[in-house]
Amino acid sequence: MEDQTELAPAVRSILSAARDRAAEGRSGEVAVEPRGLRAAFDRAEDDGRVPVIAEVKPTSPTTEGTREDDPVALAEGMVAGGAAALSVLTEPAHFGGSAEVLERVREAVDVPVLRKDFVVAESQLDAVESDVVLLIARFVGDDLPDLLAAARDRGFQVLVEVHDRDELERAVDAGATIVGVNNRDLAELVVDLGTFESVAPHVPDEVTLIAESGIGSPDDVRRMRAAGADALLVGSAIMDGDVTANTRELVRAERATEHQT
Ligand SMILES: O=C(O)c1ccccc1NCC(=O)[C@H](O)[C@H](O)COP(=O)(O)O
Repeated sequence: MEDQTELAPAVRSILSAARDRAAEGRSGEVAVEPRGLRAAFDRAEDDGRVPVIAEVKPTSPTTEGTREDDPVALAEGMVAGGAAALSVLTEPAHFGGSAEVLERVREAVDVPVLRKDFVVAESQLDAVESDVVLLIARFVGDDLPDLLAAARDRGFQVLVEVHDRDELERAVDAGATIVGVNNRDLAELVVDLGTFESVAPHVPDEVTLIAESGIGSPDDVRRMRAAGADALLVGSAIMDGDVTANTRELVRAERATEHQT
């Protein structure tokens, strides 16, 4: 793992909390029968929706306040708005998430659910079943191949998150087939959509490519799609207000008539 002093204080705190949770240990490995993420994206494309993973994100280090609504109702609203898949934060201390919430959301919807957390040790994989788990290349370092294998052994699909070309190379070398390029720099918590644009051309064609963070408008959606995104992961912009309307606006971004309004 990289030198922690390069990370924003909030991110250092997130990682320290993740290591504490990893040390708590779990009883028994989960065995997941996952809902296919690629198939969900294909279904969205087939009926003219931009594939969007809508994120249930009650709060975060870069958000003011906490959204207290029932996360299951929020998740159902996002699916009603056309989300191809959902992402649910399970990190409790900085994002207001929990494994229990993810379980309830996954029971309530029929789309794939990504578990959004900061996994740094194999034991964390057994906290809860989900269709997809996130591994952040920057945080897992040389453990990426082993964690990828451990997650797949349990049945998970794995989204490997990268922020630059070096991390992309490590992800591809480790055998990642779903890669997310995070526009949020976890050192300074600054968002720049140019990050995706600079990394995307180097992603092999066979990899499912997801643009993450900072996508706030239909223009942003079109920009990320033009740069090669198969799908988009959107949290804050959907959580801010009516989640169904917000999701709908983004998934319809490529419909000709929507451009004119
Ligand atoms: O969102 C944050 O404030 C944050 C801070 C520190 C580490 C990670 C953080 N976010 C994790 C994410 O990956 C985002 O929740 C996700 O990509 C959605 O981003 P956005 O649409 O910008 O809310």
